[in-house]
Amino acid sequence: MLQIQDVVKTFGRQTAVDGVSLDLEPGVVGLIGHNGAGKSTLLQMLATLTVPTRGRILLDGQDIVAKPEAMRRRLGYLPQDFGVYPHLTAREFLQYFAALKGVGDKRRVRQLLELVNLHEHADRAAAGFSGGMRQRLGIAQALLNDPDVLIVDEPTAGLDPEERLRFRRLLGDLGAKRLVIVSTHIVSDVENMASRLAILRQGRLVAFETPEAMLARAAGQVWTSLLSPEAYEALRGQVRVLQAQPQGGQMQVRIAHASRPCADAQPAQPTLEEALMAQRYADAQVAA
Ligand SMILES: Nc1ncnc2c1ncn2[C@@H]1O[C@H](COP(=O)(O)OP(=O)(O)OP(=O)(O)O)[C@@H](O)[C@H]1O
Repeated sequence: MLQIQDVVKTFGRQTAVDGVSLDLEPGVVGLIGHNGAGKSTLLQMLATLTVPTRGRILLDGQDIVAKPEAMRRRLGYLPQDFGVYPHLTAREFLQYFAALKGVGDKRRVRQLLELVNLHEHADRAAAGFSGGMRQRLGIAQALLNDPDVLIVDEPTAGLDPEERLRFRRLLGDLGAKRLVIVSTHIVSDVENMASRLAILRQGRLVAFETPEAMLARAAGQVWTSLLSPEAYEALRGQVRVLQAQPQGGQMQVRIAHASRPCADAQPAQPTLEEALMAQRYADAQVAA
């Protein structure tokens, strides 16, 4: 469906995206990376808001750099800095964007308000909305044209845990029949909904795989142990400590290491977040 072929984006001497290639099919793709990894720049190129310095982006075989309208009419985009108009109600806001986007079907606004669970607040001004409500209004706006490609940039920033959960569920549902690309630096945001994870580091794609494959690769690299404070101090400089919790005068730790880090360490089932950290640690060891 969407092919990204050796895409590079530079700003002066800064390379924001460095030769990324990805072949994306419908479903939810999690684009994961630290701040500055190049996520927003890549998404903006997919959304035809900026052009690659090099490389090609094809949607069903059509070059969207040469023909941005091929993407634009099939795209829904929720940018990182999405803002609502505070004086408009949720309904007015969607009606306004429906008019701008040429969406004539009057029922669409009502359907979307229901889909994102804002129908009971439809006639309230957005100024009083919580962060989660604003984001759901943003998704409704992005869905007005029933897009095949939905791009959402860091959608859960600033949301409370319950709103986060609700928002994730909504995105997961939306991925059932379209390509949804969600960028985040929080792995748990996409853990249970993404069928593929694309990991960006300093503009480069370092992995593109299923969460299961990522977990399988980390098997045997995460360990747990209960250490005395002295043993903990001695060990912490030599291994990657993922978690340390004081417990009755001792330290309960989780550690990433390619082999058993100390005599009584037990292998642990890694979380996805830990799998990523273990991988980063292993890569750094190889590079050193
Ligand atoms: N318009 C620009 N001009 C110059 N440098 C830029 C521009 N846009 C992005 N960059 C740089 O490109 C790199 C990637 O930025 P980008 O915003 O794509 O990362 P990100 O992974 O989305 O991070 P964040 O989550 O903080 O937005 C950063 O070093 C950033 O400073």
